[in-house]
Parts: sequence; structure tokens; C-alpha cells
Amino acid sequence: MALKCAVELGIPTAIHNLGGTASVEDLVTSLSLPQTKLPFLRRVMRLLVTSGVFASDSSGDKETYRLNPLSWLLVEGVDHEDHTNQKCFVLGTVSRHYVEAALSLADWFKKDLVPPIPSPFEELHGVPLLDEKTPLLDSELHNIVVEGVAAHDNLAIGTIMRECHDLFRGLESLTDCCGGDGTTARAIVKAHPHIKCTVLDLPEVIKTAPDDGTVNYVAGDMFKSVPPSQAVLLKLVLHHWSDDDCVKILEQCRKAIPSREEGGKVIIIEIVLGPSLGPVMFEAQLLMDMLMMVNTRGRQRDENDWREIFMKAGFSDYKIVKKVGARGVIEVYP
Ligand SMILES: C[S@@+](CC[C@H](N)C(=O)[O-])C[C@H]1O[C@@H](n2cnc3c(N)ncnc32)[C@H](O)[C@@H]1O
Repeated sequence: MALKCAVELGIPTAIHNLGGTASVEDLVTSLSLPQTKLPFLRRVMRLLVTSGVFASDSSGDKETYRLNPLSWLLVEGVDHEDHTNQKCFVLGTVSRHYVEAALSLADWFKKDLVPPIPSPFEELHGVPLLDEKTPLLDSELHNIVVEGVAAHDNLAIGTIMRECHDLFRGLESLTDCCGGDGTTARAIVKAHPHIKCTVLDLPEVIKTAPDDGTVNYVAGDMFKSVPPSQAVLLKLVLHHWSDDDCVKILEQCRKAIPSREEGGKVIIIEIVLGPSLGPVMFEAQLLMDMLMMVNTRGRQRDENDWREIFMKAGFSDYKIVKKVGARGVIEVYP
């Protein structure tokens, strides 16, 4: 809630505009807050420094606050390859609808619901999240969630392109399945101009995608068919879906690619749950799993969960080629 407060007040952007460092007095003045709130803001900032959202420096009895890599992602208006503003992701996560769904978890556990089991969000609010019906619940929430998920999913594309250059080497064509407005596909084509890239998404998404001619857009349903390519990319898609649905999606992807000998593969970018990256990263992965449990029918998966799904969908082998932060890059072979 302190983070929500800081984001809503625009504290990260204010610190950035003040030259990257600010005292609580500077913040109160630049945000036009009443002077009487100064000691209260100091307490909020103290908590956010301790939780790693901001950095601080003390000299004598004067304390100043600085952005760190985390709060830099909350600054608005930054034009940088590795920056996508996470404000909407924070505001969605702490929205009344998410929080009420999370608070209803024990009641949800006690109900003997008929499969496919609706998420606590869907059970409480009557509509699924990220669905065409979600705006009927609250159109402002829906817009924040759509923008927040896009910001979250687009984060670190630059890092992935740098760290996983070989992933796309030698590929002639690629379908980005559920590629949204084509941001990822355009980044891939920019780094590998010879790849013919197709973006598959629902008609209502493709309708508004920016068509600059660099990628080809196809409106469709991945449960019915996926446009054929040498490789299919599924980036942060499967964690929204149940195991049964993941198998169905992957079966369509398998039909869309040639044999392994001809370079056919599915590239999956998702969390691979596990403690190997240390307790902080593991906790972040598990919190993302709770986010999925409360709000979607999907989940985060460990390597065994992934293997089981790949084999059920008829694939013969897979390789975890890289870990990029909390996410893993997996190649799956027909
Ligand atoms: C979480 S986003 C995917 C993120 C994207 N891959 C990225 O990395 O930025 C989910 C996307 O799946 C699309 N989608 C949902 N159901 C679909 C379906 N049946 N067929 C095709 N696209 C679908 C949504 O419209 C949305 O753009």
C-alpha cells in the first residue's frame, strides 16, 4: 500500500525530475502536498527504502532519496530500450478487485467448485480477468490491467535479445503466438532483419496493432490454428492457462512447425520455478504464482510441470537454454 501511495503520488517521477535525488521537503514542495504531511511522507519513504524500492543517503541529520533500478521502472516518460513504465502493473496488482479476490481465498478454498475451476477473481466478481467481459465489471480496471500486463511482458525485451541472440540465429520465419501489438516481434526483426515474423492474436487486438510493415499480423484463435513458421514463440502466454489448455495450445504450435531436423522448435519464455536463483528470486516467482492463482486459471510451473505438458502435447525433447532474471527461456522440439 506504501508502494501504491508512492506510485499514485508520482514520487519516482518527481525524484527523477528533481535530478535523481530529493529530500522529503523537496518532494512535499514539488508534489504540492500540504506541509503538515511532511513527517508522514518521511515514514512512508523510510519503509520503501527498507523494502528496496528507493535508495537513500544521509549526511548529518539530512536524508535524501534516490531512485534505484526498481524505482527507475516507475518513472513516467523515460525513452530507453530497457525501460517500460510499471506504474499500471503496480496499480492493477493493488487494485480493489485484485485485493478483494485475494482476501476471498479461504472462502474459495472451501467451495466445491465444478471444473474447470474459476479463479477467486472470477468467482467473486462474476467475470474473468483479461476477458472481453472484464470491462463490464470496471472498464478503468480493465484498461489498467491491459496496460500493466503489456508493461510487465515487454519488460526486458532488450535484455532477452542481447542474452539470447543465438536463439533466433539461422531462423527464417517465426510466429509470435499471442504477440499482442507486435512489440516483441518488432524487437526480434530489428535484431534479426532476415526473419519473417508473424504475430498471431485475437481480432480485437490485431485491429489496433501498429502496422508499420515490419511484421505480418494474423487475427485468429490459437486453440484452432497457429500460422506455420520454422519456430513459434510463446512469451508469457502459458502461465495464464490451465495445464489442459497449455497442452491444446502446444499441440497447435507443434502442427505449425517443421521437424527438428528442419529447425522446427517452439520457444517458450516463462518462469521456471525453482530455488536455484536464490531466495529473493524464488519468492518473486512464488508471488507471481499466487497472482496467477488468485486472478487466472493459470499457474507458474517448475521444470517437471513443463516437461509433463511438453510430452502430453507430443513433443520429443526440450532444453532450458537460459535463465534471464526470474524467467527461463526454453526450446521445445517436435
Ligand atoms: C499476456 S498477453 C501475451 C503477452 C505477449 N506474448 C508479450 O510477451 O508481450 C496475452 C495475449 O494473448 C491473446 N490471446 C488470448 N487468447 C487468445 C487466443 N485464443 N488466440 C490468440 N491470442 C489470444 C490476448 O489477446 C493477449 O494479447
